[in-house]
Amino acid sequence: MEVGRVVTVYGQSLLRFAVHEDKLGYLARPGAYVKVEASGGWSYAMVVSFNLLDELYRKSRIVEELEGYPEIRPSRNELVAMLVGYYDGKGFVRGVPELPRPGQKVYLADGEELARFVGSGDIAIGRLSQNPEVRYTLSLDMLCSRHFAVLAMTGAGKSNAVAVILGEILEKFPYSRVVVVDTHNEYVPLAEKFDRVRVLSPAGRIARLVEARYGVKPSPLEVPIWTLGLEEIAGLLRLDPTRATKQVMYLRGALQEVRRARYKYAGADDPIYFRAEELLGYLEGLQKSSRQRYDRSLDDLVLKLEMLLENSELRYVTRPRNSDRLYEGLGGEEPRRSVEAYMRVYGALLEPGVTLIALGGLASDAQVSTAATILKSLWRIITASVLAGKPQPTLLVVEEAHNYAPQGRWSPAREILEKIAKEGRKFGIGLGVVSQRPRELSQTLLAQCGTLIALRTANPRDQEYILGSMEDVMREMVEGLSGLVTGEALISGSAAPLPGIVRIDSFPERYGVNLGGKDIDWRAAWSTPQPKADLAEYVLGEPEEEEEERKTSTIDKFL
Ligand SMILES: Nc1ncnc2c1ncn2[C@@H]1O[C@H](COP(=O)(O)OP(=O)(O)OP(=O)(O)O)[C@@H](O)[C@H]1O
Repeated sequence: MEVGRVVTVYGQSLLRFAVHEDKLGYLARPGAYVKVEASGGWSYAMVVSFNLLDELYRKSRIVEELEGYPEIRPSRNELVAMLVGYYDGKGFVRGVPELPRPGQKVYLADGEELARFVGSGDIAIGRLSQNPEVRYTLSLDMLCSRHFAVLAMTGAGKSNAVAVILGEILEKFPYSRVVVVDTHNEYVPLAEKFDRVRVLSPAGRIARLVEARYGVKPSPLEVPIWTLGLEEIAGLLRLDPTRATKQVMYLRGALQEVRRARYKYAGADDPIYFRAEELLGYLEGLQKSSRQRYDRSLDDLVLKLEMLLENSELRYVTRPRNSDRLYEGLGGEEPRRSVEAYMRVYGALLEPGVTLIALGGLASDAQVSTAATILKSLWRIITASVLAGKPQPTLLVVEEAHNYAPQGRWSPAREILEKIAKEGRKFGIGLGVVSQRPRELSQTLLAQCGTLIALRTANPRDQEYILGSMEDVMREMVEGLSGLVTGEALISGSAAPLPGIVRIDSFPERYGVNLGGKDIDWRAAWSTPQPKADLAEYVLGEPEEEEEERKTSTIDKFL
């Protein structure tokens, strides 16, 4: 169907075209596709913005410009479309071999041809907003190997979009391997629907919260202190190792010592076994030695470490019973013994399926250090397996990624996330980052994400950051992000067959399971009496003996 005429071609791939008044309805929102004849085929463009001129213009001299197109009424409706690709009769290719010329006729692309272009990928994520009969799909290879970012303001549908991607992966790829850092336990309900979803949480209060809310019993997560590097332990102690403070130096020395007690060539970061008390013991010894007496930095460090050891919530780090038993059971010489235990503890996370590291309810320092340790360990294991000729392609998804890889601020997880983003492709490590604050997220990380799934984003600074750090995204597209409805996304980049405005499927409708993290229904909650809950067991940790009894399933299940 003919809808208008090209008026201007500008920028690298934008065309402005005037639209017949009666055809405007077909193109009324961004995301519609139009086409222009090109030699031997068609060039396709996606509508990205509008300029509908009113009566005042009708009366002005601009009308004269229109005289060349008698079929168009003087109330001029101009649309801007971005050229996205070319169809030569055989296949669709990105890019435009030949620019359209002003005066050329513009046609509406129909659903059938669009379905051919956007429907043959692996991951069916939703439908074109403008052509709801057309399924929109993404390429799994490109999604994982070039990484992706899901960005939007809160409540716009990020978790839903990620859950739909995970659901598709689980349904279609029986040996898929995905590890999700689930900051708010939002994805736990996936375990109700799919057998191959495992939920891991620190035992005790955090695991009980997951179980109480979702009825899913998590397996105990352990991140033994000896597998943490200097930065992760510093993160737990709230020290910033980028500043060479005395405390960081003491900590580094202590880590080296306790590791070298078992393996004399160990560095401060090597995964060589020690117990948390040994670290404290070494520092207390230093405190007592005559030279370091009355050193406030050291006293303060010892106090921080004592508090860390007393924190019952962090027993999964400081007293990891199952992994300690594993280590003890192994026997043999160091460093092999430690490395073997290390590979088993973290290798267990690489079982096929989706592994959710549910960290909701933990303090954010603990979340970040835990995620950093897990990501570094997975990096070590996966890169080693590639070098040994046995790749284990794995997708890592990080929710609230700005907490882990913030822009302009140190975090123990930032360096590893940037490393994965930059080098993961070679080793078969894909990264998906999810954030509601693009402007607070490491720009290095964002710049490495080849595919953008951007839902409603109203903040102009967030839009600027998205624009500045993503290839393949134009200002006109990003400015339109504030007008998207919940669940609607601009999808662009390497995994996208064409840039598109897509209505993402609703996960609850598709799978019959609600996700976590839903808004509280204030009206309902304040309109009826609420049942009283016994919250005592979710407020405090518990004495160690009780925890011992409570333990049913163990990490052994994963080893
Ligand atoms: N594609 C969709 N279709 C229908 N409803 C949706 C869609 N996506 C999200 N919603 C609804 O919008 C609400 C918010 O979605 P979601 O939790 O995914 O947003 P979010 O961006 O992850 O929010 P937050 O930043 O708070 O985690 C939910 O109630 C969800 O059911």
